[in-house]
Amino acid sequence: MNSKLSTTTNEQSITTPAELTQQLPLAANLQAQIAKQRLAIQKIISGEDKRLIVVVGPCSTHDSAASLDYAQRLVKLQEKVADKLLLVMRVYLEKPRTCLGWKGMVNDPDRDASNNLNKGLLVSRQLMLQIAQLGLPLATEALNPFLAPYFEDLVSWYALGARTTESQTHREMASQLPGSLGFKNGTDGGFSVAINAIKAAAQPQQITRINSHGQLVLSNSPGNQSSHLVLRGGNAGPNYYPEQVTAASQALLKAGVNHRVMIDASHANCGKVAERQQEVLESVGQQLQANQPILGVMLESFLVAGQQPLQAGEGTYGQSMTDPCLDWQATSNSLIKLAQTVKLTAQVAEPA
Ligand SMILES: O=C[C@H](O)[C@H](O)COP(=O)(O)O
Ligand SMILES: C=C(OP(=O)(O)O)C(=O)O
Repeated sequence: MNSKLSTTTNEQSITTPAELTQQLPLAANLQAQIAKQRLAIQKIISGEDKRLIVVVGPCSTHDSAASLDYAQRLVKLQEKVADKLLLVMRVYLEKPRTCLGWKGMVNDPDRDASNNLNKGLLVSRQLMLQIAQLGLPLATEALNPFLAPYFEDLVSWYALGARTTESQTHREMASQLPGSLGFKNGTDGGFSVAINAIKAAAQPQQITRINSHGQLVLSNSPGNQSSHLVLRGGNAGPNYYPEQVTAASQALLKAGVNHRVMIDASHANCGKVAERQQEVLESVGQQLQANQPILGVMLESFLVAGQQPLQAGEGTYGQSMTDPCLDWQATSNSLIKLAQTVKLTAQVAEPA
């Protein structure tokens, strides 16, 4: 073993958020659209709007053409279910890894470990702009606080992931993100970390962050109060069953935060068997009929079912290179069915 500590070498300069947004600006009409979409999501989270939020799309984004193809289908589906569901497309540019692995399109757009971050930032922002132009609201996982400023004018809903919900750095970042926040339970299944995160992110605080010119600054965050828990299952198995939803909701209520939850049909709730997401949605539909406190669902879905190995080449068009996904037809069928279970006039029962 080399006993010497290594030193950092080979530094590269990265385009700043200001430079990238100057190159790929957000038009005024899209700014207005995104402001409206953020408000619509906030109203569902607060219960003012009785529709369901559906965060849906590929586990990770790797191919802009296939993502746009998917987005176009989502736009048509949104028209069919507009009175019951608000579809928000997963545009996940970064992947958190359990240990190590491909870290997503923004970090390694060519998927060959060349880690061309400047190219990743460019193609990622280009793709987000194109999807926004189709009229869809965007969801992403806020993972690397240094990268959030490159996309924060575009995102309407953020996930804080199972591997980072407990992190103070991420809670600080969340307190100044402009979209609504979904905090996942931890990978061990425990949701107290997410409850603490919801409370922490809601508070204005002094944080260190990178500004639009790439400088490290100390700033005051406003606090973000539009947030909720996402139940994604854990090491011991799923946590979407009615008694588990009730228990989580009671704990949230006791903590004085939003007691309604989003159910992630994927991850440990489907045991990474993508087709089982349909069973989770069936259960959500039944729970909605029984007035369970559910505000939304998350689904990992792409054009083609399953997953393929990560590769630098094109691979199978429209198939995930990370977690397995539900195919388009099954996604569309399940969401149309789910829409029929949403009760727009339901008084959501508060847990006893
Ligand atoms: O959603 C994707 C994965 O579940 C997450 O990035 C963890 O992946 P890994 O366990 O393969 O590293
Ligand atoms: C990584 C993800 O989820 P989780 O944090 O629940 O593992 C994801 O949704 O891509």
